Amino acid sequence: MPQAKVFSFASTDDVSHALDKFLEDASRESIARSGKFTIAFSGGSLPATASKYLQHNTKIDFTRWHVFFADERCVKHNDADSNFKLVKDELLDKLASDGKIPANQVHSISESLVNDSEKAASDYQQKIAQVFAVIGDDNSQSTVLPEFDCILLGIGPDGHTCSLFPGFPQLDEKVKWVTHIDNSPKPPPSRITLTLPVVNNARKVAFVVTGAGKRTTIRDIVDKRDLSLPAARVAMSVDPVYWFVDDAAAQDLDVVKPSEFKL
Ligand SMILES: O=C1O[C@H](COP(=O)(O)O)[C@@H](O)[C@H](O)[C@H]1O
Repeated sequence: MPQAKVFSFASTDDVSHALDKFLEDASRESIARSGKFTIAFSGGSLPATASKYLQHNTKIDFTRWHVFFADERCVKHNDADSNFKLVKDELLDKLASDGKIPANQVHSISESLVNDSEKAASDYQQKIAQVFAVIGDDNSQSTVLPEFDCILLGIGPDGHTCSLFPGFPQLDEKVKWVTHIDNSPKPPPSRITLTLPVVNNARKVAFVVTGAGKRTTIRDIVDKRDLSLPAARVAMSVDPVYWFVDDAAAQDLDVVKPSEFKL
């Protein structure tokens, strides 16, 4: 299993720069290969960090992007807790009008189902299936485990990632691509989340974490590989798992310094 690759930068601003370059390369590569770029965003602090330079990047063909959410809170789209709202406010609405991501390529939770997280999760799985459907020679349609081009993840101080929390059964889900939780230890309680089989099947996964508050957690994930921490269970078979962190968060870790930043 490839090791984690930790890129550490002096400031959050430098993290945003590096992430912009990472996404530009990943997007170009995927569009050349398949005509589209499928990306899942997490919520929390990540969208603002990711968007800072990305929103101005004119080398990226955003019209080919399909945006999903690594996890989502079961709330309406305009709720302050909505990860969709966060990504919309931080990125989607800020893109130049001639380079916007078409609305039908932004795959958000169905608002009509936010009071039933289980239904919302299976509905979201269907939405993913429609984009990743494989069309056979005989025009038949089948779906295999989706392979996102890129999934951007955050972590909580408890080591959670997506809405996969330590000690919760969602962590062991092997069949569903999207599952639900109604007793999240972090509010709001009802959420839907990608499962580990989907996260670990992505072409690229990048964690984006800044601040000294998560330093010990990162060390326990990256160095100690403490598998009780959900983020430590993210592991790719070919690529390393990338970490874009600031120096405050990376203290004590074996990191790739900015001068050696190469993907
Ligand atoms: O609840 C959530 O928390 C995590 C971490 O958020 P952060 O604000 O500490 O960066 C986030 O990755 C996840 O998407 C979100 O729903």
